[in-house]
Amino acid sequence: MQKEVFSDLLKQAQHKLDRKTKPVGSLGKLETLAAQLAAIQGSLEPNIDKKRMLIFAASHGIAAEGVSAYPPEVTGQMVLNFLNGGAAINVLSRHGKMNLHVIDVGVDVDLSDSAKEASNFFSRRVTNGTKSFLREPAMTAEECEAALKAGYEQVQLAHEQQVRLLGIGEMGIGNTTAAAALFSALLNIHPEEIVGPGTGLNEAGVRHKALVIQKALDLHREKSGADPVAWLQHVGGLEIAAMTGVILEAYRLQMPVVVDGFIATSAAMVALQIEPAAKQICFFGHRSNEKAHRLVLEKLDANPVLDLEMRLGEGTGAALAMHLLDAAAKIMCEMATFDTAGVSDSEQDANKQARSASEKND
Ligand SMILES: O=C(O)c1ccc[n+]([C@@H]2O[C@H](COP(=O)([O-])O)[C@@H](O)[C@H]2O)c1
Ligand SMILES: Cc1cc2nc[nH]c2cc1C
Repeated sequence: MQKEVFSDLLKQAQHKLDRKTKPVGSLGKLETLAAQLAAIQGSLEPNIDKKRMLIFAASHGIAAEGVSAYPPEVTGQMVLNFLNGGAAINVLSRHGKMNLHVIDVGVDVDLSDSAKEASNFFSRRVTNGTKSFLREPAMTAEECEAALKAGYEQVQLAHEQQVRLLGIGEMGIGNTTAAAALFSALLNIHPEEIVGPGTGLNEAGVRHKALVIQKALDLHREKSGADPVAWLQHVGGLEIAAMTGVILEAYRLQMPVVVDGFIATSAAMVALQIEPAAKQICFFGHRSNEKAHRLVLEKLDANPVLDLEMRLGEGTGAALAMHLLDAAAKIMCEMATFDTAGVSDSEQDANKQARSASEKND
């Protein structure tokens, strides 16, 4: 949406909020969230009744370089856990009354036929995981494009099905290394400042991870330059590309998206470097405990909804933030105004008194 149109909608929404029975601004961030939802939907009665969480899963060649505390097989095992309903995101999605789509964009394992038959599973495997970007590009340009398309497709489907709010999360052992490489390359920050323990590396492991990223950036710098899509292809991940696709397509279709933690934020950063105005439709669900998430959120000028010291991924932070978005939408739609409730608006009264006093003096 044009910048001026969006900021005009924000103003109209804030005006409506200012007429509600509360001191101006007293609902704090909840008001900011409500106004953003209203502006995205172009309605002063935002509706996010139907919500969906999208979990993109993929394997990472870089996981073979000793950059994660867990073995690569966990990626496929967790996909099965998602399909059996036992993971944290299953619990939080049920609790938040949203449905959950699990999209395999590149998991390096043969999933059973019964798993693939689950109605919320989407087999969109581009390739069996990325290559190790310490040695070669993570993806070909075609693979990267196909993964972006898997993201577009989910947004189109959600749009057709009248889903009003999307969350994006991921599963992929090794993907904090891919995300950190992207942040380092595209925000121009030294890998040592960006790397963290991920699933739980010790100090030596974190130092090794930074070194791996430094070497990889040196290898891919010449080909990638300052091009976000080229970096995505060279050091990113299939699920990161798919989440980038979600944000770009959701911007085109004006659908709000709640971004999860460190890895989902790297996808948001790539999308925003491609299309800065896509920030209009992004909510940053939480600040993850992965060390540099604070720094990158600041660099993106993104104000996260929550900080619960979580660092799980899978969309868990986004799912929890959706409760507050629900609350924000309800404030916008259901709360009485000073006029309808017959409550005196002290600021207005004070202004009126000031005006009549100055008129008397004239
Ligand atoms: O979302 C986060 O902030 C986050 C922070 C650390 C780890 N994770 C999850 O852990 C996995 C990646 O960690 P790692 O150590 O294997 O790179 C991946 O499946 C993510 O969902 C997620
Ligand atoms: C068990 C486990 C669950 C996860 N969920 C998201 N990333 C994960 C990483 C591990 C290791």
